[in-house]
Amino acid sequence: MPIRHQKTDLRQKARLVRAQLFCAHPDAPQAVANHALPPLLSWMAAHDISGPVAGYWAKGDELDPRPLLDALSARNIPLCLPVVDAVDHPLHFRHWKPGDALRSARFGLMEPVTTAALCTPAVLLVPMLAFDDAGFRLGYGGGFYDRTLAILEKTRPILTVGLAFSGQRLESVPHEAHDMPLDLIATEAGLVTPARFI
Ligand SMILES: Nc1nc2c(c(=O)[nH]1)N(C=O)[C@@H](CNc1ccc(C(=O)N[C@@H](CCC(=O)O)C(=O)O)cc1)CN2
Ligand SMILES: Nc1ncnc2c1ncn2[C@@H]1O[C@H](COP(=O)(O)OP(=O)(O)OP(=O)(O)O)[C@@H](O)[C@H]1O
Repeated sequence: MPIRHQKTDLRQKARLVRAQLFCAHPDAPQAVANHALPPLLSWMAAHDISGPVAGYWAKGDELDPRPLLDALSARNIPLCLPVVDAVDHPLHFRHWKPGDALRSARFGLMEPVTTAALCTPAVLLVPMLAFDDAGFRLGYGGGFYDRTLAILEKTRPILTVGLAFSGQRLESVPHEAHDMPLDLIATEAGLVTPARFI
């Protein structure tokens, strides 16, 4: 079966699995924040980077990154959220911090208001349907994160941190040439560290 079709099949299954995990693990967002914060801060210190960190505004049963965003904001690390300009385009990012206004956008997403300044993130927190130990990830299929990373990586070091329930792990996620593996995945049960993360 072509990889594109394998992914479509897996997406349907992964949606059901994630919906169950969301109900079963109400404490996961805080646990994920606790696991993700130390390696994220060390990577930033090692690269002499002070931000910004791009979060996301969780939709439905995605792992809610707010406890992690709150912890980063409390350390004065600038934050931003993604903005979808158009299908088949890379994402843009606008500055945002906890408490700032959001606007409803396409796909049922919440985005920063259009007057918020554009920004270029150094760290990307990435939502997902599923992941594997090599860092490959299954998203909704828009290709937004891969397209965005391919551009951001050209000019500066960038850290990608996937946030997920541990039960979203698959033995192997089918991947294509454009799929960019995550550097690190934080789950409520601990970190998954693909071999290349130092
Ligand atoms: N919370 C969140 N924000 C995000 C993403 C994400 O996965 N989650 N993205 C990750 O790339 C980007 C936006 N891409 C997205 C693409 C599709 C859907 C989505 O829910 N699609 C629905 C159809 C919704 C509709 O048509 O109204 C679906 O596939 O069922 C969401 C985000 C940037 N922001
Ligand atoms: N770097 C890129 N440049 C151009 N097109 C790309 C790039 N990366 C992905 N795409 C396009 O996006 C499509 C969907 O990619 P994929 O199935 O990997 O999405 P996904 O990672 O699940 O989605 P998302 O990142 O939005 O959560 C691909 O078939 C491809 O056409």
